[in-house]
Amino acid sequence: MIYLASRSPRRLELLKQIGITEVRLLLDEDEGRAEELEAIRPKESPTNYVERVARAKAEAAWQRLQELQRQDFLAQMAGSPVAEIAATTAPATATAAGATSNGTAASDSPSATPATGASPATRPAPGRLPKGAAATGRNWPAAPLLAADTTVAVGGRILGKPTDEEDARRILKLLSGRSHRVLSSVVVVSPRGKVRQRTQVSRVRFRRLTDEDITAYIASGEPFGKAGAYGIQGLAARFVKKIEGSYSSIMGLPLYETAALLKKAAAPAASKKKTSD
Ligand SMILES: Cc1cn([C@H]2C[C@H](O)[C@@H](COP(=O)(O)OP(=O)(O)OP(=O)(O)O)O2)c(=O)[nH]c1=O
Repeated sequence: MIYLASRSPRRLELLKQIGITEVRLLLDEDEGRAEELEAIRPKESPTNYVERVARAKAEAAWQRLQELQRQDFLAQMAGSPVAEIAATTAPATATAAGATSNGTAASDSPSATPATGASPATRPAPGRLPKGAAATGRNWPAAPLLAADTTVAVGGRILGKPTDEEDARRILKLLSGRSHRVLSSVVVVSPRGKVRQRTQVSRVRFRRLTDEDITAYIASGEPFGKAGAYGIQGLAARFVKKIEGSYSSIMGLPLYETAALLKKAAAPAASKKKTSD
């Protein structure tokens, strides 16, 4: 079982493709917050952008999960002395580490710190759970959490989701007859709070698009909600002359990297010693 911090139906579909069918969605009800964190910062490179956003999605979701698990645990322990101790324990903060990458390079850092042993600023202060007691209840079991972000770039220019038809037209004109990059960054937080991230970069070449192509494509509605205003898995396949990289990554989730990260996050305690998780 994994927690998925994503509204993207493509990501859910892609996870199923690699046999991950037990998926629990962990969504932020405040969509405005997502928009805020997806805003491009001045001088931010496409790689920095996609990695920052993926990490921010994962960290926000992990904090929500921690709180849900804590509440769940308290509800189950209601009335017991354990509940009193746990009630004074602040939720921990996921620690992002080793969160850099380029191309398909892995960015796992063996020095990453589990959230439960975090820095003084994030360490649960007044109380600790008794040894052996997991701060999770039946309803929110311990499981890896996954978040991702996909963006399209032409040179250093980041092309996000189109805001309206005019924006979609502008983006598609930019992509017409040239190559662009699609960057997908995936973040997996282990049940103990260790953050691992990988970023995959693909190159896509579009044929030259006529005004009619663009108008018809926009009318199909497909550009909306997608980075770069297109979906390779849909009608835009007609525009794609060549890809170098990973098809699943262009669609929104690099499956090779995702499978590797999930394997690490689920590694049993014995092998965890070697990887410091
Ligand atoms: C380039 C490309 C992007 N996309 C999609 C994948 C992503 O869903 C979307 C990029 O937006 P994201 O912000 O990465 O994801 P999202 O907003 O859809 O979902 P969430 O933030 O909740 O995880 O673009 C395609 O479906 N096909 C494509 O060919």
